[in-house]
Amino acid sequence: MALASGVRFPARALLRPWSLLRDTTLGRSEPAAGGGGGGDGARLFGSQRVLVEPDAASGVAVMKFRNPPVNSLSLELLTELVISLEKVENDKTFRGVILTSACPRVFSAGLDLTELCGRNPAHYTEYWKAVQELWLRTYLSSLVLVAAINGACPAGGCIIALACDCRVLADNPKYHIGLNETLLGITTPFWLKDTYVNTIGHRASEQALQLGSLFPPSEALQVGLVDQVVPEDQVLSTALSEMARWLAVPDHARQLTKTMMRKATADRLLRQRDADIQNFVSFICRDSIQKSLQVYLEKLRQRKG
Ligand SMILES: CCC/C=C/C(=O)SCCNC(=O)CCNC(=O)[C@H](O)C(C)(C)COP(=O)([O-])OP(=O)([O-])OC[C@H]1O[C@@H](n2cnc3c(N)ncnc32)[C@H](O)[C@@H]1OP(=O)([O-])[O-]
Repeated sequence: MALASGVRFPARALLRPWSLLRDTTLGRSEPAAGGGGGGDGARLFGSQRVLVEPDAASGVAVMKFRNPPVNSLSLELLTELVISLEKVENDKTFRGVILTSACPRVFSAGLDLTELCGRNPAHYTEYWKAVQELWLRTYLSSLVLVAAINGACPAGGCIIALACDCRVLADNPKYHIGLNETLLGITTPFWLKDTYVNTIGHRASEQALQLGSLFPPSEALQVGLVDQVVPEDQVLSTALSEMARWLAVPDHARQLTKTMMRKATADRLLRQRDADIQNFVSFICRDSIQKSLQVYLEKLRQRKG
């Protein structure tokens, strides 16, 4: 399937992309988890790893990642996220999406390191295309996207949050956010660097990217990486209030303005997607990089418990 941004998607998702979704009809299926009342807001659809709670009345869908234990961005999760976003985007009932986690304490642990270690170039190519696709799909979305960050948000988690229009982070000192790639011995691609610069400025990005800084909530707010820090139990309600503020603006004017602000950054990647993939694949295939990633993954495993 060639998606809006021109990328071909993994063959296994392409055969029947909608088969990844349990219920492709809005407003059908099971009742909402947590009981939140009747009406359209209580209907769910989604896929194995992405739960979507649409509220047709308000035009907002809450999209929850559920890839336990830490919502690492496996190829499957990336694919399901893109498909779910596309589905909501194509349904004119919706004007906004809140992205959040269904896994306790973690928004997303970022790229799935098992996808980056010990695989072959064809796999890395497919995987990186999916990473690019998710970023393009979120960054260029005509919907209002609000990140309700209810857990740790390193690396790829931060990438998703950065692509949103607004970020609300839970006030828990353990919930760090940032691009820590250098600590794994890898580098951030130029288009994510650009997004960082667009969000927190050049000097702060230069420092944070080189140091692989992960910011606790108060510092993330101070540097402008998030827009609000609120008590954990208020993350979703605050995200909904933020959403209402953004949706109060006429869509066409807001969308044109968003495009005007983001197009140059996205175009830089769109112009050189293949080169970016080749770059990534040759980088990740290096013995030294594979070794660093394996050491990092092993440390993560040992840290456990
Ligand atoms: C190229 C440039 C762009 C982007 C790059 C990236 O995103 S690179 C990504 C950079 N990301 C990071 O640097 C974040 C690394 N992760 C963390 O810092 C922490 O896991 C946490 C703070 C997210 C959650 O803490 P917590 O105490 O709640 O959880 P826990 O730590 O006990 O882990 C539970 C299980 O999950 C496993 N696992 C964890 N992460 C990953 C992963 N990304 N992948 C795969 N697996 C992962 C972990 O090994 C363990 O597995 P086990 O032993 O059960 O088989």
